[in-house]
Amino acid sequence: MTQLSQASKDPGTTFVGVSTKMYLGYRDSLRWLDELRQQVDTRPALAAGRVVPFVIPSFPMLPAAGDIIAGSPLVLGAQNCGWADGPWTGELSPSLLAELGVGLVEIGHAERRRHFGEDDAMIALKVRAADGAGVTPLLCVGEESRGTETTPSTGAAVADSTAGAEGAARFVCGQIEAAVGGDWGLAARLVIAYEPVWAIGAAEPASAAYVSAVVRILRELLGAHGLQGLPVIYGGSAKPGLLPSLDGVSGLFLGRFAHDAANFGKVLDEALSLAARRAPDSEH
Ligand SMILES: O=C(CO)COP(=O)(O)O
Repeated sequence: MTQLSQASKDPGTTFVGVSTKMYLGYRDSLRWLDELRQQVDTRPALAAGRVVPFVIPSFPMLPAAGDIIAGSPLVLGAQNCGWADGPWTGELSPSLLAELGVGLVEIGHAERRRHFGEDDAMIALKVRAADGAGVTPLLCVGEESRGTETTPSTGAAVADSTAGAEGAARFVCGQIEAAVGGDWGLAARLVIAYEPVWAIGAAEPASAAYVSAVVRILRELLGAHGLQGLPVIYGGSAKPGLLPSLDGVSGLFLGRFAHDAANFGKVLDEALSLAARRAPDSEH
């Protein structure tokens, strides 16, 4: 079992991760990975395992990244995978990723759904293949556009920062159900990245009230399957300052704003102080 799947069994775990998508070249990735490792090494409290940091570089970086982060709490991730070994030119099998020490793999990121035609059927095959290879699926879900509820009398947009949260939560729950083909036992082994599509690549993340409301309703829906404690992290223009304002969310999935490794360190500090507040007795 990977470090990540052990940690993700504990509903109190906070995840702080970052994907570089395709922003960084090889040399810049190496430099940045060194900086990220320093951010982790200077925070020995991470050894307690209540905050799990992970890093998801481009595929060609994986072997070098594995060397750079070896012996640190950082978990290595991959941005995508295929669903089988064999005649699949250009794909990467989860079993190969597992050999490289990959502990989790993004599946169904909004950019893959939008630009590469990934549909629910493909995503379901990938989820099952990754799980079968012992690599935790980091299932990416999120609504395309923010729902605008209107008042019945005037038709005016409701000035409520949580408007549309229920529709988003129901949509996301449907994406999760499709990704596991209705197998909620499989769903129990996932980490969910809730990334509203409209908040990815933006100047600011979705509001804390909105994210907290979506995740709260999602947990209620998942509770019907005994999965209210499933790790659900938020992504979409996430940055320092956001995590402490969220309620019931299991961590952050950072993008551009962690290209400055110091920002990753700041979010780790926020996660560590939240964890310390939750479990003050065991913080030694
Ligand atoms: O998609 C994301 C992480 O996978 C979020 O990226 P940004 O933080 O750059 O919007």
